[in-house]
Amino acid sequence: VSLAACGSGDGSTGGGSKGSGELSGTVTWWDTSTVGSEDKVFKKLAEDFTKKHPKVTVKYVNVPFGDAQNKFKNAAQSGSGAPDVIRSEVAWTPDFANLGYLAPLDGTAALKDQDDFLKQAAASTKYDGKTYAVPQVIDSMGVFYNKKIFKEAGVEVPKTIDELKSVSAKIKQKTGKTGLYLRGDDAYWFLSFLYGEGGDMVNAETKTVSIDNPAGVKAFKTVKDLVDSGAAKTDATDGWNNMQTAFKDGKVAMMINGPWAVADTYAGKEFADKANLGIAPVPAGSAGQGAPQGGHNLAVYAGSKNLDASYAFVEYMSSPEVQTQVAKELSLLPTRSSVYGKSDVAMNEMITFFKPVVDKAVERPWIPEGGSLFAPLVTEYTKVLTNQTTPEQGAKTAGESYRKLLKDWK
Ligand SMILES: C[C@H]1O[C@H](O[C@H]2[C@H](O)[C@@H](O)[C@@H](O[C@H]3[C@H](O)[C@@H](O)[C@@H](O[C@H]4[C@H](O)[C@@H](O)[C@@H](O)O[C@@H]4CO)O[C@@H]3CO)O[C@@H]2CO)[C@H](O)[C@H](O)[C@@H]1N[C@H]1C[C@@H](CO)[C@H](O)[C@@H](O)[C@@H]1O
Repeated sequence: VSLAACGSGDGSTGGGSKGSGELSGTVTWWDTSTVGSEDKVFKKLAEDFTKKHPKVTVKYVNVPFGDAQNKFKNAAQSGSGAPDVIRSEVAWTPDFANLGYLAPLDGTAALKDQDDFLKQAAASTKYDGKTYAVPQVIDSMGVFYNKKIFKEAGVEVPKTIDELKSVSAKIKQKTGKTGLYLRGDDAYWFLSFLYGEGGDMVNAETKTVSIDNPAGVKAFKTVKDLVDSGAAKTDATDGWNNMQTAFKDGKVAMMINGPWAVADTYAGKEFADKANLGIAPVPAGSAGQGAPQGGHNLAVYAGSKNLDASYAFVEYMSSPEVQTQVAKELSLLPTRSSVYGKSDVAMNEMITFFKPVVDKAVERPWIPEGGSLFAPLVTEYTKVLTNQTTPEQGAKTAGESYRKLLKDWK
């Protein structure tokens, strides 16, 4: 019986293993992690896969987060240039799965100890009764603050929007610095204020658009007031760099951000002493408190010529050992419950802070259109923050865009 006849039966041809158990060929992985702080750790881990499977070559390719989703869709659609494995953001996964671009993983070597995955992390990997990815990291948002500035101003961490304003006023008065950097070019930074007013973008249960209801209008008013009152500063463009620079240089006392910002933030002069970085829940609004759930999965391209090695790669990259290493080196949150018990992880202050935050993070609807809700929202969010439209009009326009996108939703 020739080896080919023992093929893994998944129709993989060329380059892949021939079911002889010994994996071989190339696995190209598109990683979207941040260059300069996260990428080197993921690249090293990916290449270490070859230690376990000497005949497999991992081709690590870093693709910027903002480009990867459409780049993958274009490559998958044209049938050329798509990677074997993609780091698929939680909202991209149902989109890719719906388009048929991902290999279902049920019954393959990609899925090991599925019960060990946090339920809320696994949720975004499920679509139409099948599993299309493996959860890699889960995240949410909190208030990062500069303890030195807080001490100098004699203030405590704000728990509510009102306290955020009074604390920022005191920081300004005592130190001349602005309290909060509020990212203005990414609507993800609007969500905790939306949840704080008891609002949300949509209600997927009742198929209702809710961004333009009174809670949505109130949330737009809240963020506008933070900027108009001087409690927060913002930019209409280049928000990530402006936010990180302002906070790392000690120009602002607080920013709202997530675990993916920790490694880069520690590189800032203000946080050479890591103990100077404080972390706290996002402030509560008038009707509640909450931060969004985000994160990334690892998915296998349906057209991969090397499915067996890709399944094994995905399982390895989401294994307890690799997740422990990533948590230790980058303070990113594991998606496996068992990893939180490891001493390296349990001692990490950022992880012990974010785990309960992630446990109660507001889950978003894992529908194909979920990710597409951000582009129309950010247009209005930025315009409200820069006085180019009113909270009422911004909410209304966002709602209209959503109803065009979500046919037959109320
Ligand atoms: C607009 C986008 O809206 C949504 O994205 C939401 C997202 O759904 C939210 O969850 C949230 O993501 C968190 C994320 O969970 C959190 O982990 C972190 O990620 C870190 C990594 O941790 C870090 O390692 C590194 O990678 O860097 C990552 C990023 O920092 O922070 C993210 C928030 O930044 O917020 C996103 C919105 O930003 C859509 O999904 C699209 O992405 C859409 N962009 C498309 C737009 C197309 C043209 O219109 C263009 O042609 C297309 O190519 C673009 O894709």
